[in-house]
Amino acid sequence: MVSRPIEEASAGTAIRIVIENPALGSLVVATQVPPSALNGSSAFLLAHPGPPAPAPVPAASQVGIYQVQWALTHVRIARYVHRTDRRDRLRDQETYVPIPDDELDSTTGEYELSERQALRRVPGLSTELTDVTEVEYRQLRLERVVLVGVWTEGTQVDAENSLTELAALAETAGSQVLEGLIQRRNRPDPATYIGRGKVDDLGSMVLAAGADTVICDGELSPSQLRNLEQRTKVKVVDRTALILDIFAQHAKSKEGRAQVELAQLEYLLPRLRGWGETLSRQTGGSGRGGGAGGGVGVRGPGETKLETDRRRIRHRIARLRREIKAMRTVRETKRARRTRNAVPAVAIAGYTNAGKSSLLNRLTGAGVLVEDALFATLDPTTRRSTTSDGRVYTLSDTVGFVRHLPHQIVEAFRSTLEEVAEADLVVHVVDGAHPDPEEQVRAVREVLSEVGADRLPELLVVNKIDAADEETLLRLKRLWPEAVFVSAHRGRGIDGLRETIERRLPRPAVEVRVVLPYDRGDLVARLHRQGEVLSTAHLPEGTMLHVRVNEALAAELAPYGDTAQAVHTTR
Ligand SMILES: Nc1nc2c(ncn2[C@@H]2O[C@H](COP(=O)(O)OP(=O)(O)OP(=O)(O)O)[C@@H](O)[C@H]2O)c(=O)[nH]1
Ligand SMILES: [Mg+2]
Repeated sequence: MVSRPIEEASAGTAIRIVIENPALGSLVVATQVPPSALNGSSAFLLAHPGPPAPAPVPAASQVGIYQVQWALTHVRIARYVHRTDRRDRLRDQETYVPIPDDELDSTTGEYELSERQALRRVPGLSTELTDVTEVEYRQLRLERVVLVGVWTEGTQVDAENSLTELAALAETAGSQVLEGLIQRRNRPDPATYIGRGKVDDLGSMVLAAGADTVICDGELSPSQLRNLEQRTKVKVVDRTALILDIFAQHAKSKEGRAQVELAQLEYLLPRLRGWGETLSRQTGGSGRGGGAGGGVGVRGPGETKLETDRRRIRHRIARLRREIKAMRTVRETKRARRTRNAVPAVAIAGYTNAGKSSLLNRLTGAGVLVEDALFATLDPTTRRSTTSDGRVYTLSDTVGFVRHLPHQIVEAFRSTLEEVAEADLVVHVVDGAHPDPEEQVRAVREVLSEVGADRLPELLVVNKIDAADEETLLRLKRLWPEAVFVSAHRGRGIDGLRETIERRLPRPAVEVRVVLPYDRGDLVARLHRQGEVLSTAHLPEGTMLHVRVNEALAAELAPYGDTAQAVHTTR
């Protein structure tokens, strides 16, 4: 087979089309030139080897005749390849299916039939997906990436911080960042995110850097992603997909994994694009215009398959929701027990990488994973701690927040995040060494309010004071006079923090004076654990205690004292 411009082809010339989509791999279609493709069309025919299909691609048999027609007349992805070396490489490929010209019946009357017969299944390129998730997650194997941001508001420093964070996210996901590009615009271009004219610059940058992926600093529409992929010829992902990918890599517990999968599927569903979708929709368009495509052709097997995939994903989403709900019940039971025992709960929340886990380790010796990576912690860890006077309370580490946390994540992790909302005190950790701690605080409070945790008492803790510069610290002290300044690394300020937490813990509601006989040592111990002991004295008949306790405990103590005198106070 020879590659030549389509103008030189006559109807029935055997051709092989390789349609490439960087996201999906390449698709090889063997066919013959339909007459419609020759009517003044300036499209070029391509024969482009492409990479050895990285992901399963649709089988040629799934591509209907009209779709091939469309490919011939509209192929912009096509490039005429005339370099012999390329052709040779093509020939060496296993997937190469040469179709000798004489094998085809070129009688025009038989055209459609023979064309249909000429659609061959290409060995080794089957796409019968065994599990839709395999392909569709497209486990982002990001390696060499170029970052792109559109700067719409704020200062240049803000824009740069944002891209720096994107770089940190990309590195956490395991990729190597080669270049970053920011474009100043009033708003992202609806078709290509960055300005249309800039796409070519981006393309050259990608080529020059040898990148295989472009990551955009925002959430892009499916068509923006597709347009960029087609023009840059590399995989294009957005910030949301990147964060989802990190979550997927880091989730350990069953619940965490289920939540991440749910978030990924929610993200994926509207973006599901198969060849079926792209091609059949496009055919539909040309069908209306020229009457070429009929209903049957438009609804090719590709589209049906896409529908099947969608249905399967919807089912899976429903199942995950049920599972997550069940797991949540278990956690709720535990929490209910804590509430019954009136154990105050402290939630450590904050921006990702602020040092929440380090702080939990410092405060309780918990031994939680600390990593200089974003979203190191996804599964909440709860540890017991005691106040200096022996009262028990819990401290929980939580998933970190980030600016524009994808809403799919917030939704999926709602049950985990809501646990924060159930806390009695939120210890909000801020990274004092970050270029913009105020912005971090703002972003965290935004997520907290989304899960209804913004009304809780909050204790701001500025961490990493060992690494922060004096000027920033002074500014933050002025801004947040109530905040506690610490270094989880060096242990500086930790005792002060512990005291402040104790002071801010809810105080049991009822104040009572009781005299407990000496054989009720157990009750005395419990009062120390669960109540707040204000004073004790040893009388001949027993231990006299002046304590604050919760209602339940106060009821138990009724026989030992005059609870009629109990003073109810609010927290
Ligand atoms: N210089 C300095 N670095 C710190 C301090 N506390 C934590 N770090 C570092 O900050 C990074 C993040 O710490 P983590 O405790 O994992 O932070 P995290 O908030 O739990 O992060 P995620 O779980 O990823 O959201 C690690 O590299 C820590 O070593 C500190 O007081 N000073
Ligand atoms: Mg952590």
